[in-house]
This record gives sequence, structure tokens and C-alpha cells, in this order.
Amino acid sequence: MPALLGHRHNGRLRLCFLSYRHLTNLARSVLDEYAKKAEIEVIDQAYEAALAVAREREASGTVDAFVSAGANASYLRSTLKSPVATINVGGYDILLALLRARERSNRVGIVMHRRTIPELDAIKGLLRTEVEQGAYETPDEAVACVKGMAERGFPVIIGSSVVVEATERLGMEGILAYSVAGVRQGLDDALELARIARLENARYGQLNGVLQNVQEAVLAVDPDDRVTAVNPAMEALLGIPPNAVLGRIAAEVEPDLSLRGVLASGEAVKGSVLRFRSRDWIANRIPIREHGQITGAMITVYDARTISEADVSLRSQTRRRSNRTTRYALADIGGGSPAIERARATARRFAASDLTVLISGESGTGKELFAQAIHNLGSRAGRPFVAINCSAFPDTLLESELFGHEEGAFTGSRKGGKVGLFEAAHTGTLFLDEIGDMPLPLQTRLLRVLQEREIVRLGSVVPIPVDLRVIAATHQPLEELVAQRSFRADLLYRLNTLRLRLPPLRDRVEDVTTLAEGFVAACLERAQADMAPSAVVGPLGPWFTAYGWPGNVRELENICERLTMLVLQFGGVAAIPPDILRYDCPELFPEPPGLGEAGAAAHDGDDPRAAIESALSHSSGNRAEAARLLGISRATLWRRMRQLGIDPPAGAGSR
Ligand SMILES: Nc1ncnc2c1ncn2[C@@H]1O[C@H](COP(=O)(O)OP(=O)(O)OP(=O)(O)O)[C@@H](O)[C@H]1O
Repeated sequence: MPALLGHRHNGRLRLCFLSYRHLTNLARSVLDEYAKKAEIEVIDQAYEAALAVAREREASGTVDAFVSAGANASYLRSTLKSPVATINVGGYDILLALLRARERSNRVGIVMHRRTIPELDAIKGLLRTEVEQGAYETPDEAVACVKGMAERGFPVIIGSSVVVEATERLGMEGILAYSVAGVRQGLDDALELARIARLENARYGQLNGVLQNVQEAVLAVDPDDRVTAVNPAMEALLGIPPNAVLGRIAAEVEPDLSLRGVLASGEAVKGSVLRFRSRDWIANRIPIREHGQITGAMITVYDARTISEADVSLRSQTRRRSNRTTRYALADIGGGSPAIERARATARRFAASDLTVLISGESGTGKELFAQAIHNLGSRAGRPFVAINCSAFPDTLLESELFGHEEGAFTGSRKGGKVGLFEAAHTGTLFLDEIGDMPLPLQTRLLRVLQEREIVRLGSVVPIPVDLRVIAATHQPLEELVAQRSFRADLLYRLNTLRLRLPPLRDRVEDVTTLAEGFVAACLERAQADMAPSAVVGPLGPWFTAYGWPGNVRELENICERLTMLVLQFGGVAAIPPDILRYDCPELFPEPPGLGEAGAAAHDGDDPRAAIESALSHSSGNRAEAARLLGISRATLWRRMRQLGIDPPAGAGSR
């Protein structure tokens, strides 16, 4: 069923010739000539009867154009939507008819539909004929006109079929005004109109296809607010059967969808919000103009949820472009120690709420890992997770990173403005790492965002609502920062709603091996090596547990990567030369025991500075000799000296 007013069909052009008696008879010979060009149906009826047939043909879509004459033609044209070509009576036709009439009488009447021909008065003297003209609107008027002329002594009357019939009924002579040439012209016009109608219908068909398939609900009206187009999405929205509103006044179908305002003002109204069937919809009303004239208007209605989904996807694409994705879930958090189990259980609890979380813990204890896990476990999973390290930006840059800016907000601001991370994290989570390093003025702005849930871009005054969860992290004791007045107490209270404290690795040594095996396994997999992680970690267990892990899990991960590379290079832990092991992983491997007290001291003894200085003095500044005395490698000695700020003795060179 078409959703636009119009119809569609293929093949030969189809005409419907609607005329009455005398004209039909006149046309028959001509119609045969046109049989090659079009299918022509001839209907010999007048007025209502003709109209009923025409309507039926139009509804069934079996006719491209109609051809008719006189009153019939005007009647059809005022009622049908399809094109109607008219067979006209030209001046030459009248002249020929007059010449024929004059053979019978020099008193001739001419009765035409709706018109008289003033020029005839000028030539009637030439013809030496008395000519009386009459015009009619309805068949009854035609008959009355003919009767009047008969009474006034006009024995011959020229006119349309109705006139000829009425004249003949009075026993007088009627002459048809139409000519064969006029019929041909009418048929030619009809063919042209039919061809154009076909083109228009094809265009309609294409438009209709688009209309049927757009997701938005669409309704269009003509200048009288009558519905001319509607698509299935709109019918579904209105809860009406297909095509039930075509031709009806839109404002009566649904007052909320009225287009009268737009038709009257000619101005588009975009982005208005409608409440419909307990949902929010966004409507755009647009006038339709052709050659500057308003020929109608249309309304498109979108489900507000679609827009918010698109908004989320757009924002998360921006996020993806800036390499912000969550990689970790709770299952990726390694370790089975009671401390980490407690942290995991807390994270699970926190994920169930939407409150702000503050994660504290030393660097490398997995604060971001936990933040991602909380995000992925909660209702915002799948939405953006945007992380920013507050200590990594100068103050002003941090502000524009977080809040975004309008074009021209400051020198060097990006053309077209920039979406800030608060906006990028909309509907998701913003992870503010190293919150303790956030400058005070920005803390004030952050507090306002947490309270108001809206942001204002730099250089703008328009608040933009944001719906996000904030997870902050710190390795600094924020309470102390509050005491030193470098952190706002009220912000701390706000952030502190849910607090997750992550234990340092040294307090959960039992996790080291498990974690190490996990990191080694990942490395082996990346290198596509067929080796058990325990083959790497097992022999090194004592070293792993003896070390203090100041860098926590990040340091462990790093060392595991280096060790795995060495194992792969040398084919096994035992095959790695001790020197290389010490050189590549000095933090893990103290100098082999038994190399002397000085060596142990140089590594982690009571007074490494004194040990090194004494060895250097014994070796007269020769570093190779000092390293040998200390039982450590030259590289380790050099590194230790740098760490402790021991200058090489003068003149010692690089030996
Ligand atoms: N329990 C854990 N299981 C597995 N990997 C972990 C664990 N904890 C931390 N990691 C890893 O250690 C590294 C550091 O973690 P993360 O970046 O989360 O620490 P952080 O506390 O946020 O560090 P910083 O304060 O320096 O930013 C990451 O590569 C992370 O994958």
C-alpha cells in the first residue's frame, strides 16, 4: 500500500477517454490511430456517471491520464488527483461549424460550456449570419439555453454533445463544435500528461521506498495541513493501521504533531521534546518549499533514547580514539592472599553501588586495575571508562583536558573546541588517578561537578549535564594533604564515601609467586614459547620472596618480563650466566653470598656507602678492582655509586 498519495505502474501508457455520445462517435476514428501509442479505454458517460467510473479507475491505479471535454473535463479535474487533458474547441473549429450551419440557416445559435466567444460578433457580419451565443454550467442550463434559442427562432445550434442532444430532441439540427483536430490535440496532451505522471510516480515510488525504510517517524502535510505522506514508523507511533491518516487533517489526527505553526510561519522548529506513550521523543518540524512557495511541511520524530545511545556511542568512539579502554576485570586481579581477597570482596560491593570511590595504595599496587574492575562489574560496564593521571598535566592543561573548551577559549585552543574527559566519560566512569596532585582551584571545580552533575566548558557559560561515576586514586595520604591545606577537606569527604585500600606487595608475599607465574605465562604466550611458567618462576622462588618490592606489582611484572626474555635467550634459568642475571635484574639478585662482607654491604648491608668508599680506597680508585673486592659486577658498582652520589676518585678515569 502506498504511504504517499500517488500510484505506480509499469508498461504502456494508459488513457481513459471520457466523453458523451456525439463526441465519442467523432473520436472513434482518431482513437484507433492512437491505439499504438497507448491503451485507451473509452467511457461514454457524462457528469456523475463519468466521475464514478473515473474515480474507480483512479483508485485502482489503472489510468495514467484522463481525456475529456467541456463540462465533463472541468468536473473531473476539480475532483480527481490524476491529470485530465481537455479537448478544446478552437476558433477555427467554430468557424467550420458556422460554415456548415449557414448551409441550413442564417440564424445560428452557439452554446458552449462556461464561455462565449466575443470575436465572433466581429466576424458574423462577414458571414452574413445572425449568431447568438450562450454559456451554460450544468446540463439543465444547457437544455434551457437551447430551448430559449429555439423559441427565438434559431433552427440550428452549435455546441457540445449535451447541446447537440438537446437541440435534436427539439427536432432541430445540432452541430458538434468539436473537430477531429481538437480531439487529436486533446489526446496528444493526455499522452504528455500521462508520461509526466509516470515520471512523477516513479519519483514518488523511490521517495516512498526511502520513507518506508527510515527509522524516524515521518509525516508530511500539504499547505492545508492535510496528511500527504506517512511512514510505518509514524503509524506505529500513532498506533494506527497503515494509510489510515492519508488525506486527514494532521492536527486532528494528533494535536501534538500539528504542523500549522510551521505552515503559518514558514520557520523550521527543531529539537522540541514531546512526551508520547510515556516516552520522550524529539521532533523536528520543517516547512517544504518549492520555488520559494510553501507547499507543505513535515515532522520527523526520533525516539530520545536512540539519540542518547548515539551520543554514548559517539562519546565512546572519541574515548577509543584516545586509547582509553578497559582491559581488566576482577578475574584478572591475581593473588589469593587474605589481603587481596578482602580488596576483591570490597571492590565487588562497591561495584554494586554508583557512589564515588577512593582507592588508595602505593604506586603499582593495582589501583587502576581495581578501578576498571569496579567499572566492569557495575551497571556502567560497556560504557566509557576514561582515565587521567592528574599529576601528568600542568594545571591549565589539566583543566581543559577535564572540562573541554570552546573554540577560541584561550590562545592555542583547538579549532571547533574540544570535548573534555568529563563529557567523554558521560554515562560511564571517570578515573582520576593521583587526585592528590590536582591543583586546589580544580579541586573546587571537581567538587562542584560531583555535586551538580554538570560541567561548563572553558570559554562557555552553558552547563552540559554529565552522568558519570568518579573513581579517584591516590598514593598519597590525603588526610595529611588536607592538614597541609593542599587538599580540600570537603572534596576528601565527598570522595571518601567508599574507600578501597590496596595492600603493598610486601604485605602479601604469598601472592608473589602466583602473580609472577601469571606475568611469565603472558610473556611466554606473547613469545609463543612452549614452556611452563613454573619452569621460570620455580627456581627463582627464594629471590622473589626475599625481595621487598618497593615498586609493587608493576615492578614484579617488569622483572618477570626481563627474566622470561633471559630464560628464552639461554634456554633455561640454570643456563643464564650469574653475571648476566645480576646485570639484568640487579634489584632481585643480591651478590652471591660468600663473596665477602663488603659485597653484601655494598648490596643491601648496613652501610653500603662506607663499604664502597672503603673498597675504592683500597683499590686506589680502580673500579674494576673495587668491584672485585666487593664481589659485585662493575656495572652494579657503577650504578650503586650513582645512586649513593659517590664521585669517582680523581684521576680514576673509567677504569
Ligand atoms: N593483583 C594484580 N594482578 C595482576 N596484575 C596486577 C595486579 N595489581 C597490579 N597489577 C599490574 O600492575 C601494573 C600496575 O597496576 P596499576 O596501574 O593498576 O597500578 P596503580 O596503583 O594504578 O599504579 P600508579 O599509582 O603508579 O598509577 C599493571 O600492569 C597491572 O596490570
